[in-house]
This record gives sequence, structure tokens and C-alpha cells, in this order.
Amino acid sequence: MNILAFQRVEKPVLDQLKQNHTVRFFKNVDTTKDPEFLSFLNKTDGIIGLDLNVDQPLINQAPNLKIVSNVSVGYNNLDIETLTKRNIMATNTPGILTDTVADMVFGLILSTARRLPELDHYVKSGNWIESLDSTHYGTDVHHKTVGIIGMGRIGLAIAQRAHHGFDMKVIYHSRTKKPEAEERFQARYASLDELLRESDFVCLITPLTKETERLIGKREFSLMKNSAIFINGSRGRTVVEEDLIQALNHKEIAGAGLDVFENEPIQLDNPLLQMKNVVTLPHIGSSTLETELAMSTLAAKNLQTGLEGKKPPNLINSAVWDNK
Ligand SMILES: NC(=O)C1=CN([C@@H]2O[C@H](COP(=O)(O)OP(=O)(O)OC[C@H]3O[C@@H](n4cnc5c(N)ncnc54)[C@H](O)[C@@H]3O)[C@@H](O)[C@H]2O)C=CC1
Ligand SMILES: O=C(O)C(=O)CO
Repeated sequence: MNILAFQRVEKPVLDQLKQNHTVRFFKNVDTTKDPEFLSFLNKTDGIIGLDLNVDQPLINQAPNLKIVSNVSVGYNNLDIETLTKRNIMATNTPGILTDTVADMVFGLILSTARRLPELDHYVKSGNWIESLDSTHYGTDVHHKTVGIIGMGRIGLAIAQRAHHGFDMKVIYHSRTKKPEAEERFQARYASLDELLRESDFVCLITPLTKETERLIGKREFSLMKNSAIFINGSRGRTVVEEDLIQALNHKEIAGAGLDVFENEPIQLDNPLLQMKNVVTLPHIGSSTLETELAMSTLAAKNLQTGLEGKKPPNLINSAVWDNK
């Protein structure tokens, strides 16, 4: 079979796939124009990769496509409706990255609150304790209130770290109440506005959907405490980035830790990159050696299973299977 691999599939997994299939790996190409990409797409049976925009025009140019296997849990890059209409399976990699992403969210919480990147720069620039004063001090994390928007797999893992590791008070907002969070972490359900008003750390970790797109904007930032730190590990478009910049400029909030941005890669003239109280990461929530390999391996298993005509373990659009 012809397999189109895109952007991020770990090498051992690619090598394994090459034993049974014709595999072409694409990276940094314009997927609407690149002639080699489009020519291979035309005979592709399966796609595996990260963040390929699988929209209607792309699907229309892939007449043999049977399965799209995302190397990610988020699947906002897939037009599920069109894929389902065409009976093309879509899969993702839930669960195996949960703890890694929650660790990264905590990394952002600690980095912003304790100003770790700034102080690292301070030391590497030849400074030490004698010139250090309260203008360099951060703020405590332990015993503070963390508000988690999106209490799913990753949200629960953030709550676990907050409750057990840092004695934090946990409040959350999600589509439904999560008894597990309330029992295990004494988390309290709150409306979005209550959560924004009460949290010292506001952590956004929902999927990007029609409902969550631009969920956090001017009004929401204005409800947050002036001392609040905003953390986004979800997708950049869940936030109105211009409003975040304004909220930081006007000191409506104290700082932000961001793994995701409206446009990725972030443009170098983005004001967020000039702000000392903002810690930025290049969308690496799940990117550890262990977890990236596990994600690629699971994505390849989904792909292979689907191509063999069996139900993949992480099928998103189960209607395709039910219609068989
Ligand atoms: N920065 C990174 O590298 C990574 C980012 N992510 C992002 O994190 C997201 C969540 O992943 P999981 O926890 O595994 O997913 P999940 O499906 O287990 O949890 C998502 C939670 O968000 C809630 N939710 C959905 N719509 C909502 C709304 N309108 N308001 C409030 N809550 C809402 C759901 O009820 C659910 O509890 C992914 O979809 C992805 O976008 C995931 C992995 C890595
Ligand atoms: O899994 C995801 O959704 C990511 O963002 C990449 O790991």
C-alpha cells in the first residue's frame, strides 16, 4: 500500500512501515501546491502524521484513501464529517501522552510563577545573588488555586499533580461534572466565569472545536485576577491572541505560559516574544523521547489495523465502521 507520512513520525516506526509498504515522508511542503506531494496523495491508501490539514480539497485529491492516522490526540486538523461521508477512517493517539503533557503544563506553571527562564538568563549573563532583589522574585505555586478548563484525561493528570504534589486547591470547568476529579482531588466544579475569577493559575486544556474556538478573549481576561497566570496547552485558536496581548499589556493578568499559538510557527514579530512575563514553547507538550515514540508506534498500529480491514483501536469516526 502507499503510505503518506507527514511531519512527525519517529524513524524506527517509519522504517518498520517501509518493510510492508511504499512510504513517502513529507515535511515543510505546501500541501496545496507541492507537485510531488499531490502526485503521491493521488495514489495514497493511508496517511500517518502530525498536523496535516486534511480538509475537503485534500480529501478530494485522495481517491484511494482509506485511513488517516493522526500522531496526536487532538484532531482539529481533520474534517471528520467529510472523511466519514467518504467512509475514510480517522484515528488518534489518546492516553499515552497524558502524563507527559500534564508535566509540561506544570513546567509552564513553575516557569512563569518562579520566572525560571528569566533567572536562567540572569545567571548566564554573569549575575548572582548580590544584585538580586525583590524585582526578580516570583510567586508561590503551592497552596494556590488552579482552575482547569477541560477536565478530560490531561486535565485530570494536571489536577493530580496540583492536588498531590503542590497542595493546591483545584477548581474545574468542563462540559460535564467529573465525579472522579471531585473524589480523587477534591476538585470543585465551577462555571467558566467563577473559575476565571477565583483561579491563580488558569489552565486551558480542551480540544479545539467550534465551541472552544476563541473561548478565552477580552471579557474572560477581564474577569481574571490581576495576579493570575494564564496557561494554554490546548490549541492556539481557543484563545483570542490579540486580547491576550492586550490583557498582558494592560496588566489585567500577571503572566502567561504558552505551548500553542494562533499561528504556528509563531511569527518573530509577535509581541508575546518580547514579554518577560510570558514563557513560550514550540508546541512540545508531548515531545519527550519516550512519548513521541509511543505515539508514532500507536499511530502505526492504528494505520496497519485499518489497512488490514480491521477496526483500529483508536477509531474516531466509528460511524464508518458501523456502516460496513
Ligand atoms: N500542547 C500539546 O502538545 C498537546 C495538546 N493537547 C490538547 O489537549 C486536548 C485535550 O486532550 P485530552 O485531555 O486527551 O482530551 P479529552 O477528550 O480527554 O479531554 C478534553 C476535555 O475537554 C472538555 N471540553 C470539551 N469542550 C469543552 C468546552 N466547550 N468547555 C469546557 N470543556 C470542554 C471535555 O469535556 C473533556 O473533559 C487535545 O484535544 C489537544 O488539543 C493534547 C496533547 C498535547
Ligand atoms: O497530541 C496532540 O494533540 C498534540 O498537540 C501533539 O502532541
